Amino acid sequence: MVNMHVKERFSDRLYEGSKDIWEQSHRHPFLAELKAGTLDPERFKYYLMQDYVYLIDYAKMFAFGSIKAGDLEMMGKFSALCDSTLNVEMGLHRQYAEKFGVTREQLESTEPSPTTVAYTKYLLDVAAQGTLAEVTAAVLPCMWSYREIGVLFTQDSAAMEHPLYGEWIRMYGSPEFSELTDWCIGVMDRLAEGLAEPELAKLERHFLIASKLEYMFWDMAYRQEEWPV
Ligand SMILES: Cc1ncc(C[n+]2csc(CCO)c2C)c(N)n1
Repeated sequence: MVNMHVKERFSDRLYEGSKDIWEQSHRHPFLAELKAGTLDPERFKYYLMQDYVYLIDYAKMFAFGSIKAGDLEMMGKFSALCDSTLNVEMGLHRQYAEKFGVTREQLESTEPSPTTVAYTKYLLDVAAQGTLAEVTAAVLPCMWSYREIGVLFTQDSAAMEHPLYGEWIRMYGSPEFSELTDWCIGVMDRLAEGLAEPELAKLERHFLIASKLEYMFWDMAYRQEEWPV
């Protein structure tokens, strides 16, 4: 018999290492209630406002990816991701904010909560100091975990048609968004090829920390976290 050795992709290793944390996010009351359509709109509004300021820094993260890209295709894709964050994703947040009576100025001047600061500053530190592989490992949980949520939630037609949360669910469950995520996973695998174990472990650490911060972001929104002093 031919020895069929199936090579494990680095992204499989990343996924395995963070699966538990992602599952805990899916079970978190914020997401469970969002899916059931029972989430208090005030909690969602808080999430949108924090997410808006989060996404400003997140878009910068893609801009750093573009700067660090080794070829024009990669450079173009990271700029496309930056554009889609600023215009598609943040565009939906602006629409939602209007429904909640929140102006664009209010959105942009939202004071980041402790958890938002922790997440965005962690990302930007990786962006400033890390390699392109590190930038990719740090941004990947954000895209990939939202794709999982989108795909999971769009299987529930009531959730997808919900008057308040349906649009949010349809965006993250869309094929376009899924393609972007697949592209990012592919980039991670390509960039990890040939790297020595200590480098791979460093990438895995970024992925794990970003996954934990994703969990913390849901929890922060549910609690409507404030600065203690
Ligand atoms: C805390 C937080 N984490 C992840 C996302 C999702 N997200 C951010 S950028 C991007 C890719 C292209 O826009 C995606 C899917 C979010 N909105 N907020």
